[in-house]
Amino acid sequence: MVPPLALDIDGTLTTASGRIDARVFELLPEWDAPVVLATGKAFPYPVALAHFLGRAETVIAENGGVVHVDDETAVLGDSAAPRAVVEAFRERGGDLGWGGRDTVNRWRETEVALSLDADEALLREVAAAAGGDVEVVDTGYAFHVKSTGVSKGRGLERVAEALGVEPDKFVAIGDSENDVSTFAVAGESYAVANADAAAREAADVVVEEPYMDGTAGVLADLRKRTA
Ligand SMILES: O=C(O)COP(=O)(O)O
Ligand SMILES: [Mg+2]
Repeated sequence: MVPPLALDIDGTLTTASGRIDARVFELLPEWDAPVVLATGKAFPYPVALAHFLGRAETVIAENGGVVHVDDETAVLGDSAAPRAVVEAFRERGGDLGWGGRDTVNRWRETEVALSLDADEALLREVAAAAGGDVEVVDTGYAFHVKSTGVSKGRGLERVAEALGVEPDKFVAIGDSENDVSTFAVAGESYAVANADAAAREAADVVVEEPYMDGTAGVLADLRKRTA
């Protein structure tokens, strides 16, 4: 039997230019164990991906702020504190950096995401002033202002319990600091070659290939191992 998977999306299932790699649609529909999509993106994104993969909508969105498994959605964490930080950031002249088309936050329930073009120093200053309940996470795709109480890893514990699977049975693959908590919960963890320093440090293995090349290689090895 292949192991259950906890997969990051951006940087892990994508190409260098940010598209979903076509191999995702070959490899994941047939994976004969649970596949959890664990992302910093808002809830509709992984739901749509799971839907179009023909898989159960087992997803961790907003870095653990929203967890959906077995037809139940849990909205976790405190959205008020992240929103207050972003409000203060705006009052000091900060801009989220998405221009007029803020679909990034349109459906976001527990945190706020800012473009990498946003003023990071100001954002971190305002977040630090708000105290310890809020943190800024840099995924390499966006800055996320989130509650410290939620993480992809806690989300994975919740999903594992709902599925009746031990968390350490999962194999996790990811590329950035928002995957570190997943790596700590999963029994085996891989960072793709494009991963940031935090993910590389936390992973059991850093693979040589980047993006979906790296992920496809891990999946092939897992299949071979269990063949
Ligand atoms: O939304 C982001 O910033 C990154 O998303 P990811 O967690 O799927 O890599
Ligand atoms: Mg990622």
